[in-house]
Amino acid sequence: MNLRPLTPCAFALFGALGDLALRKLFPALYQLDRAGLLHNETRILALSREQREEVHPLALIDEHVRRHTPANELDQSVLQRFLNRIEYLSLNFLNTEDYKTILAEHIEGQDQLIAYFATPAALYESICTGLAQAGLADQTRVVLEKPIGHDLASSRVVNDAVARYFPENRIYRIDHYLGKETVQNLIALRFANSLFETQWNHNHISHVEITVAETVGIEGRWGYFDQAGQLRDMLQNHLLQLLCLIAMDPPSDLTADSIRDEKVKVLKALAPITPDLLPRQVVRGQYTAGFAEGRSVPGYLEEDNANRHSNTETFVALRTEIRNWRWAGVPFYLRTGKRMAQKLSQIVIYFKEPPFHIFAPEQRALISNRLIIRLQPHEAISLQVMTKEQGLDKGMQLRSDPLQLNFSETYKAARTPDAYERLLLEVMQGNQNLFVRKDEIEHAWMWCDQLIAGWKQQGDSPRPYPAGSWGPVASIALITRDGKNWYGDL
Ligand SMILES: NC(=O)C1=CN([C@@H]2O[C@H](COP(=O)(O)OP(=O)(O)OC[C@H]3O[C@@H](n4cnc5c(N)ncnc54)[C@H](OP(=O)(O)O)[C@@H]3O)[C@@H](O)[C@H]2O)C=CC1
Ligand SMILES: O=C1O[C@H](COP(=O)(O)O)[C@@H](O)[C@H](O)[C@H]1O
Repeated sequence: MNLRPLTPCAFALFGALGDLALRKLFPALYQLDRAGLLHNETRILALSREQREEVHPLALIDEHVRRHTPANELDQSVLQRFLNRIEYLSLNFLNTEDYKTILAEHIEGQDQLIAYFATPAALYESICTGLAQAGLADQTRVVLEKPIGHDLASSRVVNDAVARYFPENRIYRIDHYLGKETVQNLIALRFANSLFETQWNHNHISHVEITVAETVGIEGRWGYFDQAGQLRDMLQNHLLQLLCLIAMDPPSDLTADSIRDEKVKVLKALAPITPDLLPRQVVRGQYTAGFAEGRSVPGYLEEDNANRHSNTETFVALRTEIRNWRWAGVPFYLRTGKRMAQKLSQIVIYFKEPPFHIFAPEQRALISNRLIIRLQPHEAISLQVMTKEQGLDKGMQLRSDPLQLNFSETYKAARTPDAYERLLLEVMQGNQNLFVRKDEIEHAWMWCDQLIAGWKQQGDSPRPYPAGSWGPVASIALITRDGKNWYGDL
């Protein structure tokens, strides 16, 4: 593994007893410890509002690490070593004057502080102020969770507040999709294989499809989700990041800014979807009661604490284009939804048909190569190629066969690290490649804001779709109108 030597740090986790910290961050830190990637002197400061009487915070962290770690990866001695690193501190993040007394003394002697904000973004400014007042800002890298704001204006408020204390090269904005192994693989696939790169443009590619389908609903997060909706929760960040990695030009090197510069160019070139284009190019949906993973589930409006009249979308599908030399005229179809038929994150690149047909007319509909990149689950890359049916009776009868690379088969012995493990490691190493720069966030919001404004202007209501389906029928029409189908839905 290509890892820099470990350096010790103090890792301050703000919001340490929240859902994200307990379910994802502590288990990820445990895995880094198990892999020998935490320096002996690295300390973890678990910060939360109050001392809970019922369960000691360390017992809670212990319980969650055990619950979210596969049994064969639980090593009692590592777990004990990991827990020994953790110190729980009770702090109200809004009381900025308390940081000096409560936090500063626990960081003494450490050159490097990593401050992870696993809290609502409304608290980021207070936390930054508190760190600065305690004299800790100069030695700190800050990690910001999504969402950063709910539109361009509010994201600027958050980003500007953080920027008052920290330079951009010490701000790590999380998009956990960038930490997924298969998402990082997009860079290798595209730029380490000249085979693909020479074909990667409008001359050879007919269209691109990006699907991120979830089977989960809103998992008790009504308060957050109903204010956000699927466009803000998933498309503004994860899907647009995938689109950027697929569509960007080759960066001149692998440094964070070279990669981010190329991603920003894609975001800037996204064709605006103005209100007049909304009816043809965008479909919003909201799930009704149905089935998910073999059990019956309530509709969005019947979820706990639901407002029965909510217009928030749990599904969005859209067609867009990238206005540049490489992608002129190539449609990109994006869709994402909750409570869909299957958990599936997948990118499909459709190559054009050969320029001249020598095969029988009835065979021609078959002829087009597809590159299918399955991000999760069952990570795989498959290139559909045309072959001849075997047999004397077959003549020149064509069929489509996969050249398949199945990652779980290929790397049988290796475990796939969770995205947060990779991202935490990168922060500790001071590498910003897998984090989102301020201007990326802003261009993504700018593009999404006009969609949201258009919906508002037109009083658009989401279309119902039953839980366990592939979304509203209109999302199928969105792509069939162009003579295409969503891959694998039929
Ligand atoms: N949960 C998830 O799966 C995901 C979360 N995120 C983002 O991560 C962040 C955290 O989310 P999540 O863990 O779900 O949220 P939670 O509400 O579960 O956790 C937030 C934590 O912050 C604490 N907190 C809030 N206000 C204060 C304060 N003034 N002083 C001290 N502690 C405070 C809360 O304490 P208390 O319980 O006492 O209020 C709680 O422990 C959010 O920005 C979210 O958008 C992003 C992607 C996925
Ligand atoms: O950021 C988020 O992502 C999850 C989906 O993540 P995945 O790694 O399970 O694909 C989504 O459920 C959640 O609503 C959203 O906030």
